[in-house]
Amino acid sequence: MNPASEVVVYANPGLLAAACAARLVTKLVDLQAAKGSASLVLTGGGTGIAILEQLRHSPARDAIDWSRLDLYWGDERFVPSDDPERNEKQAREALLDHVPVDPARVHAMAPSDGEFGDDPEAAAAAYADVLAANALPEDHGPVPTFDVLLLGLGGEGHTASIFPESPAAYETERPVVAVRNCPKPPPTRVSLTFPAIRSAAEVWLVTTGEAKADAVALALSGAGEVQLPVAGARGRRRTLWLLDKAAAGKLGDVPASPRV
Ligand SMILES: O=C1O[C@H](COP(=O)(O)O)[C@@H](O)[C@H](O)[C@H]1O
Repeated sequence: MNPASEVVVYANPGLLAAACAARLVTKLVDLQAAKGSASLVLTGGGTGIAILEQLRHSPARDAIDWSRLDLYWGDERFVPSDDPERNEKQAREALLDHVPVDPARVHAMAPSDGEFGDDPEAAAAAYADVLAANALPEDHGPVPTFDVLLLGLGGEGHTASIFPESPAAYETERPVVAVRNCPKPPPTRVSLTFPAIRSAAEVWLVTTGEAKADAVALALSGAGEVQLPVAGARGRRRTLWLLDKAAAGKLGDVPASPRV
């Protein structure tokens, strides 16, 4: 059985981003001290990128050994590599271009003008191969046990690029799928699925704003994952929700939640 979700509410989006960046530093440094390296799955979206910007400006970021960090993405907008909508491009500009990552350990999903051309199914299959190549025997499957997997969410309940009632929301086998006809632009994407997300040791769901409050409250009160995909996002050891006050606005009193 998965442990219960933990919820932490911050006073505003800036504080949430700064606190999440600080958590990441502590977590990644501890992991590297304990086992040599760490893995982190990045999310797109406003909150996810704000966290990376905070990390870039934090002096503590130098405590992370960036060369011993594997980076993956939870989803990608299937657009050309220089398209500003691309999650990888945004993450590079916010952080990755400013820290000494090992390029061989930055595992981006292919763009629509990359080696697989305009074929998101091929890009998804190739990313599944990347995951399988990085899985260890102790992972017992074709996906690495990601140490931390960051996810955002949409007001309608999507997470990564798993949209409500879409084929990706029903996927139980493949770790990565192409996603077409997304209700939120751009319409074509590549996404991890529930099996891949749930292979993470820790899933951290990060979001801000009143527009997310209904989805947050429904997810935490047991909504179905096909109708509300974010409800299906959980880690093997920990599922941590990091919210600002507005996103937590419909939760009522969350017991034992530190409020900053
Ligand atoms: O399109 C996407 O949106 C979600 C949420 O983004 P936000 O800006 O509303 O916070 C994000 O989690 C996902 O990675 C991204 O591709």
